[in-house]
Amino acid sequence: MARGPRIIANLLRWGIVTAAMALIFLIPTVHFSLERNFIAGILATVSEFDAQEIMEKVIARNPELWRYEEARLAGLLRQETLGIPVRQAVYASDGDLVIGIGRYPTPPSLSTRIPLRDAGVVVGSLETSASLEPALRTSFVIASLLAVTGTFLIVLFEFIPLRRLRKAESAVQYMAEHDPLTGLLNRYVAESRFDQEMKRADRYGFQLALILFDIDHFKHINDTFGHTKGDDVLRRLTKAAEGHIRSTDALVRWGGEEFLIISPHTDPAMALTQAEKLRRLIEREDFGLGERVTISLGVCACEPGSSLQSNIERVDAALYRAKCAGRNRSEEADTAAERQKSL
Ligand SMILES: Nc1nc2c(ncn2[C@@H]2O[C@H](COP(=O)(O)OP(=O)(O)OP(=O)(O)O)[C@@H](O)[C@H]2O)c(=O)[nH]1
Repeated sequence: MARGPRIIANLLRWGIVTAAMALIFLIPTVHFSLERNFIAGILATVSEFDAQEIMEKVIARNPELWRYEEARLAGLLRQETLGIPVRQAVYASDGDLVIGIGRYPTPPSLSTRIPLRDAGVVVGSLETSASLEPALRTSFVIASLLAVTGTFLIVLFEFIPLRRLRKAESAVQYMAEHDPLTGLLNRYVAESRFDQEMKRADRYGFQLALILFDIDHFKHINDTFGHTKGDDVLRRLTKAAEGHIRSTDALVRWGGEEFLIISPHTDPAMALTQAEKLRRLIEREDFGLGERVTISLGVCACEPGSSLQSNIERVDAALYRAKCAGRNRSEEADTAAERQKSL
């Protein structure tokens, strides 16, 4: 993802996380302070202190919260309420008047004491406590929603680009290892593939062979039918060769119209047979040109511990001989002994 949108996404995400945290602490506080202000507001409208009048106003506004009526109807005296947890109460200065009782809200709770004044003189106090539970529940619901939104954003801005990056990485790796026209392995991968097969062949004592083949007069095909048709020939030839090789063989586009087969468990006689079969197959294949397409091939058995480079030189020399001998044929590379003799 580009730098700009990533910064915006990060700011957004952290903003949401911070808001969620802040709400957990803020909502209960705001909730309590609203309730306190509501009570204080009612008291401020009373010119002369009258506990009953005040509480009736309070009850009218908030019957759920205030239980004064219950206490009054029950005719409870202060002494009788002493053992009962007091939720809110207004005491006259003589301390005799109980005007409200109720169950204390289950903790955690916040409480406050508001002084009651008569002509500026404090004559009693109103004590109120607010349960944090509803406020906490609200803040947890909001915080959870924000957390879910934050997680969604993380998935959106982090996970999806990461997946795209992985896809892009594997696409780049594929491009680095394959030829774009035919989809075959390219010559850079051939080196490591050859080394692996050579090590295996040395360790388990089997033979490894190379077959290098090249389309005959391919320039003529391009010149006569056009480059696009030439590309089509390369693709069709690839398909035919892929159907011919064994699953353990590796088919590589070695150069323009040159292909290499790395063939494990193959001795020189088998390699020559394999090459001849492929040659005949291509010779019979219809490439839609109205004329035959043929290939020339060189084969070689790789000597133990030898490098790809040295074997390519040998098999290339064999292919060159096949071309010189008239094309559409297979030639075997010289063995080390034969090369020694010719020197
Ligand atoms: N269409 C097409 N042509 C390519 C590609 N790569 C190489 N060539 C062509 O392959 C031709 C190879 O020509 P030469 O090296 O003269 O070989 P040739 O004509 O096949 O002759 P011999 O190999 O001697 O039989 C050239 O014309 C290249 O332009 C490709 O990817 N697509």
